[in-house]
Amino acid sequence: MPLGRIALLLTMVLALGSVLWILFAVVSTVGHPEVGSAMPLSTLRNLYLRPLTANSDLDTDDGIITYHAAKTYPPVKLLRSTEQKRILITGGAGFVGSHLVDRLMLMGHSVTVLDNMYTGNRRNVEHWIGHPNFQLVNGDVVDPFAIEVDQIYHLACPASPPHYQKNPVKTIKTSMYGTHNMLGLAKRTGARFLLTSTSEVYGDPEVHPQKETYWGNVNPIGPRACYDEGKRVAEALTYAYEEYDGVQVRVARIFNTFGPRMNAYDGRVVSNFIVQALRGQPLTIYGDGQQTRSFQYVHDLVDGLILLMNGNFTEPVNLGNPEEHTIRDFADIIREKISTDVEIQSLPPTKDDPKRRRPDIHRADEVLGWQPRFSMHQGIEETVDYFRGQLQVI
Ligand SMILES: O=c1ccn([C@@H]2O[C@H](COP(=O)(O)OP(=O)(O)O[C@H]3OC[C@@H](O)[C@H](O)[C@H]3O)[C@@H](O)[C@H]2O)c(=O)[nH]1
Repeated sequence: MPLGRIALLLTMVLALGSVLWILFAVVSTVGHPEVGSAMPLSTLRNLYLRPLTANSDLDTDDGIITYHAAKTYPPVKLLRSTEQKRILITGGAGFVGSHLVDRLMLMGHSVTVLDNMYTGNRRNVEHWIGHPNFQLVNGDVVDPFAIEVDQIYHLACPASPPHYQKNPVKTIKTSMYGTHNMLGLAKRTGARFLLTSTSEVYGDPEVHPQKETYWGNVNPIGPRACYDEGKRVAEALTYAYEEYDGVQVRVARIFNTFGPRMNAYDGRVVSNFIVQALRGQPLTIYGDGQQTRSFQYVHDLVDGLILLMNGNFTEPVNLGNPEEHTIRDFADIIREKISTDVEIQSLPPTKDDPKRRRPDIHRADEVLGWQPRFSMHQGIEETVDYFRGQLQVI
């Protein structure tokens, strides 16, 4: 056989091997040793899959729960004072924020969460409350906030479409004034600032998959504008502070993310379908279900955020899993995972719903050495475990 053919055959076998690896490999560690974020997945699972009764007596018949004050905290790394960073996480009591809190706490840093609990929940960080390295502040990013910090992860903003559309003016103010306040804080303290932007800055994209160089297709007066345009302003503010005030900035554009601690009622498709299927209710599909999304598991996102914060790259970076599915297929995947044959309920489409979305992640790979490790399937299994354990209280 000619050499060219052999080389082609070998390339095909290798490509097939890597596709199969992505589909079937089971991930058991997360993080990256070079930034100190590597740890066993089981360490994190212990934090969110703990039975409700870990620090409490739960009387299910009477619906009464008793919490005990004395608690043992998860062990954290002991860092020298010169290594320990003072880190502010806005929105740290939310879904993504609380996983970032877990990781940075376990890494040994000193973490302050600023959250107004609009969509966040104290329960998400309950296991750290009282720990000497942890502080929870119930406050709103639109108000001035003074603290001495080395790094700011700015996540605060409702992220699910029904939540951010509920009070669009509040959403815009959160992105504009909140980001402005946090950049001001970064300027005064010399802290490095990371903005969590979104794939929604690409709107209903005409370019597929979406690269960071694409400017997007956003309806500036549609129902999603409060979030999309709010985040676009937040990005513009961030780069203005970099250019004119020398603030060190990082921008992550986050694509659809799921995992334990999603709010069961925030209306996003992953939590909706899982909770509906677990309860034996029909899965609600908006429109014909042919719209696509690419879902990343939350631990991969946290890995990417920490790498981005601690790296040198300042332009926006997409963080997402390129595994793309139609929403109709996704409904079948959930039914299969939960072994249920609940029906599909077709509901009217939502206005300006993006028809296709998939991240181009070459930049993240090149500048951070980051790629998602979790298959969507492994992530879904863990998220189903989580919601199963929560059914009693949600
Ligand atoms: O019950 C449902 C919920 C949602 N959907 C559909 O599923 C798709 C995904 O919807 P989601 O609400 O989960 O998420 P969206 O992609 O619309 O928005 C998300 O995008 C990226 C993030 O940055 C944002 O925070 C998040 O809002 C949409 O097409 C939506 O119409 C259903 O078909 N049924």
